[in-house]
Amino acid sequence: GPSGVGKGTLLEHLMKVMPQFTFSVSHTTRAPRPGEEDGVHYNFSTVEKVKAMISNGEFLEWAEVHGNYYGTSLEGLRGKGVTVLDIDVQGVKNVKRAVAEGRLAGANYVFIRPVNVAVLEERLRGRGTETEEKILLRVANATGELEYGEEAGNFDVIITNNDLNKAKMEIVEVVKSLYRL
Ligand SMILES: Nc1ncnc2c1ncn2[C@@H]1O[C@H](COP(=O)(O)OP(=O)(O)OP(=O)(O)O)[C@@H](O)[C@H]1O
Repeated sequence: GPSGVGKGTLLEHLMKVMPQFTFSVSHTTRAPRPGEEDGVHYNFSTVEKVKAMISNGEFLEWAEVHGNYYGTSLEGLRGKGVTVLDIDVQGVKNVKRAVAEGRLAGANYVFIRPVNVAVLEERLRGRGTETEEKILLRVANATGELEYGEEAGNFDVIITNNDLNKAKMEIVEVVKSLYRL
């Protein structure tokens, strides 16, 4: 889902409830936000290093989003069983390509949507981690992402993150049903 919709919040909850799954720690070139730990929330890296990893084919998927690079390294997934990726629409398209090309066995796709774009903007402001310019860029990108996410057939499941507790319960139920747990 788009930036600010609550992916990080919902996935933190999911990982607590489903300890048998592994959270895939992405590489990123963006600066850590307060409270974010290297190797836990992200592998914080430099543009130079990430570009080198891209040329070496080390990523399952990577994307340049809002001026920063994000990527899932193949090495980070190896031998981990079911891994959970916190990725945006570009990332999803790239994972789908990897599955189509046989570089990944398969994946389930869950889209998190807000009630509307105004709510996203409110949450990004409330989070207090983004400059005004970055908030506006994220909100501008959200419209296209919502169109793709809500189009029939693009995702296995769509969850609306309005009431947070309801959305938390929903994501757990969805995952349980997708993996027959
Ligand atoms: N249902 C909700 N109701 C109100 N606030 C929420 C809800 N879900 C998340 N938030 C808040 O909205 C903000 C954005 O959530 P979060 O950081 O999880 O989004 P994200 O999708 O991971 O964003 P990004 O892709 O930029 O990392 C946070 O401050 C979070 O506490």
